[in-house]
Amino acid sequence: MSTVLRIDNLVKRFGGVLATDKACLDVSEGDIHALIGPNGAGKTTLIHQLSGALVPTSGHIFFQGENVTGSSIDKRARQGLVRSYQITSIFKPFSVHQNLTIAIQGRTRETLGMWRRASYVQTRLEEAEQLAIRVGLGSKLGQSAAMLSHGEQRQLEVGLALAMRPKMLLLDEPMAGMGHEESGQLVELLLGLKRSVTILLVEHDMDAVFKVADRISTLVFGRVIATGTPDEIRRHPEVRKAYLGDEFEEVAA
Ligand SMILES: Nc1ncnc2c1ncn2[C@@H]1O[C@H](COP(=O)(O)OP(=O)(O)OP(=O)(O)O)[C@@H](O)[C@H]1O
Repeated sequence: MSTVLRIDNLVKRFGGVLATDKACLDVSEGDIHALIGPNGAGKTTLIHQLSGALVPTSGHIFFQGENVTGSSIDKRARQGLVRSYQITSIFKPFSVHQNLTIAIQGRTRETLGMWRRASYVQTRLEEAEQLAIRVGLGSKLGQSAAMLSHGEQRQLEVGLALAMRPKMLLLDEPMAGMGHEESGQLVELLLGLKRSVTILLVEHDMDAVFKVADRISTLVFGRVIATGTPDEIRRHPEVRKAYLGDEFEEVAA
């Protein structure tokens, strides 16, 4: 499988704090690649650098072979590297359908005003409906986003990101604050996206990670200490020592 994203010796310093320490990582096309590690390991800092929100101190990021290290968030998103933002990107008073339609407009940079042909508007509305179905919100089309549960709002955020038709999605702790049932729904959603979009997933919910991930990388003190299949990571002595703990193998197997 071809490499969609390559992180090459990435370094990010915040004053005296080395948040990313010569991190190297390859993400293969179509994979759900999880990034795990203890609190403060530098996972979010890495995602920020990949989305373009933070400029690395040194090193390179290649997306589909192109050096995007200095590219803006907008440019990366147009190239297909999209981060799903949490809650803030949702227009709470608007319905699920309206939110998704607006996100599609954001991609096309066109308005749905009166001068548009009805068939064009209809196409956008139908695309929004299909997106809602894809993220498990087909029955909530007319519901205002404010009335959705926490888990459903997260599903909508994934839908908003998918409206950009990304090649690769960056998800930062999508299961945070979710109960068992809600995270189960998001797991199903992610499994449904598998192969159609490459996903880099930062997540602390190890049940979810080990259910969805094709590959897992472990970050400790800003460094990628191991990358492998879920089985390889589950048994990796350094990963168990730094993060998973010895009891994990029995729980997750
Ligand atoms: N803007 C900043 N200024 C200074 N230090 C920062 C900044 N952002 C992050 N850090 C530091 O960088 C390190 C990595 O933080 P980061 O939030 O990326 O870790 P994380 O793995 O995402 O943690 P968590 O799992 O708790 O979310 C930490 O020591 C943190 O305090």
